[in-house]
Amino acid sequence: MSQLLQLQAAIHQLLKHWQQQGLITPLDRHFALEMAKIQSSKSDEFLLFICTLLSQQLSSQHSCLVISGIDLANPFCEQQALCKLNVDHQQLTDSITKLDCVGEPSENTPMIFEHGRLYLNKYYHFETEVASRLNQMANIDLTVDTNLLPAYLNDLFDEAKPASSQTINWQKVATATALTKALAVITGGPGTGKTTTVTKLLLLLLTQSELSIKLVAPTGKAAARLSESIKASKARLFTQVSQTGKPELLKALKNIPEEAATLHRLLGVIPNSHAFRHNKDNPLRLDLLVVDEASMVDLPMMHKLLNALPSQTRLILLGDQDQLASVEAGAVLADICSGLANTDSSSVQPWKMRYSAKQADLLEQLTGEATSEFIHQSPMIGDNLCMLMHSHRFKGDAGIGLLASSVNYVDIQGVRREWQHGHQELTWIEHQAEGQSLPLMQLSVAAYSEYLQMILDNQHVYEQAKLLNGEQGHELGSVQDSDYNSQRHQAADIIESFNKFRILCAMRSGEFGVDGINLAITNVLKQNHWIKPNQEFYLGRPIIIQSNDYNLGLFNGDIGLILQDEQKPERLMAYFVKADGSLLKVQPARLPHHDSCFAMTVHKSQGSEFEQVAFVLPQKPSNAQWQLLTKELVYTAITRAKEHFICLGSPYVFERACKQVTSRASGLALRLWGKS
Ligand SMILES: Nc1ncnc2c1ncn2[C@@H]1O[C@H](COP(=O)(O)OP(=O)(O)OP(=O)(O)O)[C@@H](O)[C@H]1O
Repeated sequence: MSQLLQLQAAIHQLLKHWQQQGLITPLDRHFALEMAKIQSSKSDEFLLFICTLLSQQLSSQHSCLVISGIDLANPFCEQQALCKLNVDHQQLTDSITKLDCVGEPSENTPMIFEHGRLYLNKYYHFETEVASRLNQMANIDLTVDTNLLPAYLNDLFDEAKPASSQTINWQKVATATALTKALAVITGGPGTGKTTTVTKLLLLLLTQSELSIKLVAPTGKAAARLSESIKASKARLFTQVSQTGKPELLKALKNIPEEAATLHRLLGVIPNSHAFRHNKDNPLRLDLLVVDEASMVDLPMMHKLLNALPSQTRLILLGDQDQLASVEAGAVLADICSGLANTDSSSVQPWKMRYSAKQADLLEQLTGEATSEFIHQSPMIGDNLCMLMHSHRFKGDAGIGLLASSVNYVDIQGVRREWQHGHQELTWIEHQAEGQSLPLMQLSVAAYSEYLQMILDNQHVYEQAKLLNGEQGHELGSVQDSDYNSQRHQAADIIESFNKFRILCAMRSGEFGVDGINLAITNVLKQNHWIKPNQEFYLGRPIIIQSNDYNLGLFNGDIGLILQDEQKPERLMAYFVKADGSLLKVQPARLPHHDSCFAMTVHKSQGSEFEQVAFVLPQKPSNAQWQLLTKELVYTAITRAKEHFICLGSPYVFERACKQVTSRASGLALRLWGKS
């Protein structure tokens, strides 16, 4: 088989070289070597090559290796190709399928080949089982009362109908969709009303029957936001529902659950195991599950979740399909939505709903909205989807919304227009020729000074209380009983203040990556006497947790602050606000793997929002960094900002990133939508 490949050195040497170059990970190399052992042909160059390439794809969050996508002249995208293939894609496919460790779907081989894609056996089963469960749930029609529901839907939605009522009220249609189907997927950008819609949906369902409902999100932060949004949405609905004079609606409104949990908590974590307590053999007990921020759910997690759902459970997925996909393999939400891509190039709408005639008719009966123009001959799972496209958060000429939408539609002229327009909400900072950006540092010091001032205030109050107690001859510990408690800022308030602003970096390493910016901000804050970073855990240090510690209840991505202990102010503790709003206090020495968090990656910021965001692009991206600078990354960074978006970069890097649209190799879209 070796004649298939043209190698400039021995394959084992090349594997080492690619790993040193950062083109493959140690795991990719290890995987290939282990596979070769199974095949008991340690020296088979082709096997090592194909296994390394497949593993590299999985490390890059693809679910499989698409054979037709391999660059035969330079499969590892080297600057100078040390490895080439001497065959065309068909011959390559034939060679792959002849390998002993590659089999057909029915075979129990380490790798599976199907439809031009090579999978690791495990991922093949994740993908096919997720597709099959989603398809099965999508086909479950629920009985609805077409006499009763239209009036309720009018009660809840007609007030919110846009003034130009020519436009379809998609929130109303989305609610009707979820009333009629066991699986409903409601997607849309920030502020398009996903939570408002789902709250109204739950309200209507609870008027019909009692249901066990659970709300979840992939991270603690996202779960806390979902909980807050549902509470706010219920409060807004209260007046509207009261005015209907229908007590059953008011009663149902009160019964809508407000607490959201993380997916891990719902499924029941087993310490030191990838398995969960709830699975196929021990399914969850619930009637309806709402999953927010579904774009963050990766393929293995979606597999575990669907496995743990009882057959009759309703599932509602909420999310923004345009955001960065999950940190691990797969882009499940984007694949689910992919069939709605508008193929009509004359249309400005990137998406178009796709209904069966039967579903369009039912939706029209329930909502009075003209959905028949979206009838499609092969709707596939289109009957279960609804996309909300109008943002109620970023109205009219709001810069953040306009910039986000230009980026999302890869409208580079639009991107330039919004930056040049002079929107108050947008600030551009050009990279200086050398060194850290002074304007970014000044701006960050100003933004972080609010929470740091609260910490200094607390220290002052404590010193005063100590003095007073000293004068009165009390023990130091008795400051707890003095005015100290009423005068100091609460830890939760300080954390809330810290969370108003965040620096989001496109990269992890380098001068303009998370590491470099954290260091620079720490130095500047120290010079300005806001912090004294002379010990590891200093007062005011923000911490981001980098691994899960189930015993402590701290999870990857949790963010907290080092503060004076509220009970014993003479010592420092790490404080975190959990998904349910409760405060968690941990001894710093016990913290799992963590970093400072004045700056964090855009990836880690998913599911969070901040009043102000400063987005930092690298100055001169390396080849490897360019791969990570994508439209989805920029869009996600912009949409984390509620009031002010600042970008440090160069127009060239910003625009080139916007033009790089991510696509993750997967067969899920094909399994859900067939050939469109
Ligand atoms: N139909 C509507 N008319 C007017 N305002 C609306 C409408 N729907 C939602 N809003 C308002 O828009 C804001 C965002 O709504 P909501 O939180 O439901 O959106 P979302 O898509 O869940 O947002 P996020 O992306 O933050 O999760 C809220 O203030 C809400 O009151």
